[in-house]
Amino acid sequence: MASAPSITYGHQLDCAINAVRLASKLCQRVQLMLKASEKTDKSDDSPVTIADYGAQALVAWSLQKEMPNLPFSMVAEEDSDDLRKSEEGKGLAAKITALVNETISAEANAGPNSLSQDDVLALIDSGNSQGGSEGFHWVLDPIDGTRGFVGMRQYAVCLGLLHHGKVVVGVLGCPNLPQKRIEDADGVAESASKAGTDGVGVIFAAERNQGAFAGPLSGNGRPGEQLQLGDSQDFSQVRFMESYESKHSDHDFTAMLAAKLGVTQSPLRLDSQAKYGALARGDAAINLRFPHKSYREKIWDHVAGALIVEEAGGKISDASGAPLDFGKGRWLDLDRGIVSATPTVYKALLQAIKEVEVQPR
Ligand SMILES: Nc1ncnc2c1ncn2[C@@H]1O[C@H](COP(=O)(O)O)[C@@H](OP(=O)(O)O)[C@H]1O
Ligand SMILES: [Mg+2]
Repeated sequence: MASAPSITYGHQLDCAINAVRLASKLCQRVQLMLKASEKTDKSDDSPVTIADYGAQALVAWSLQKEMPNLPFSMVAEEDSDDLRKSEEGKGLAAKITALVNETISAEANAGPNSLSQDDVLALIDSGNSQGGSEGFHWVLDPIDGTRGFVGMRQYAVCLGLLHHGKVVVGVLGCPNLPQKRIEDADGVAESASKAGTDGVGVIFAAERNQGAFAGPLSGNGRPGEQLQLGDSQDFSQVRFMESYESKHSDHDFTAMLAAKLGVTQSPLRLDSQAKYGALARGDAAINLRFPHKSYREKIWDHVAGALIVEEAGGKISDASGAPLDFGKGRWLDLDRGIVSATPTVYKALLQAIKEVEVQPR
């Protein structure tokens, strides 16, 4: 008896790559303006807000344009409520609309002013799906690492596709990440300052059972370098990654865990899911995320990166080893934190977590 053909998601992968590239262009435009501006007021979050909403609108526009006949469901971080309420919000909405139209006309061969303000607000709100374990749902974080965006560090446009609760496509656009493997924290900081130049800007893309790939963000089509993780067991050579922001992950706890494992190198601290891409291409062997107790993780912060790690041969789970269940809606239920690593290191990591957790924190 012939076996049923396995489903592939190649078309959705191509559409996701195009959408992420387009939204990344918008983010880069805003970051270049931010860099060039005289204003040094770091407390002014409006540039990142504009880029965040604009990127969400563009991803929704691009996906629906390329797949007009498929039902569209998207779980995304932003909604337009704040852009409709106040005069300030409406002013931002006008700026977002202008930016979206400029990006479309510069990058996607469409006429200027092709979208009205109402169109853009509706596109933003098309990300209001609750997701779930049935059918197809796109999952988007338009700018993951908003603090990194403002601080001219790392950020990522993160788009995944769920089918019956499983991630089947994952794409990360990382405009400030060096295309060469990261040697040290200084190197990665320097690359962020050279965004938009040769050698900076990476796209990661994966389709379930078809591998994970990386390539220049500025290119066209699918990225070409297949990622296959090595599996060193020599912990003196192993480096771990974690959030740049200590509010997002407990740096004291991860330091304790690293010491337990015999890791001697200092951690690489990066914003956003760029960490998952960096893990998949071998820049570090471990990515640790232990949020403080009351925090509930959102699926858009992990969906795309999780598939890229797995398709490169890595492991990802919560701190007890349970798989991440992305089919339960907009949030993740977790035991303590999220760990990802190369396979052998991952086993040792879960064991070390068991051992350190019995001691008082
Ligand atoms: N107190 C907290 N603990 C853990 N994660 C948090 C947090 N506050 C915000 N976050 C999440 O951490 C993400 C950034 O992760 P990282 O530290 O790896 O860069 C944020 O994504 P956004 O920047 O999209 O809001 C946000 O969803
Ligand atoms: Mg995020």
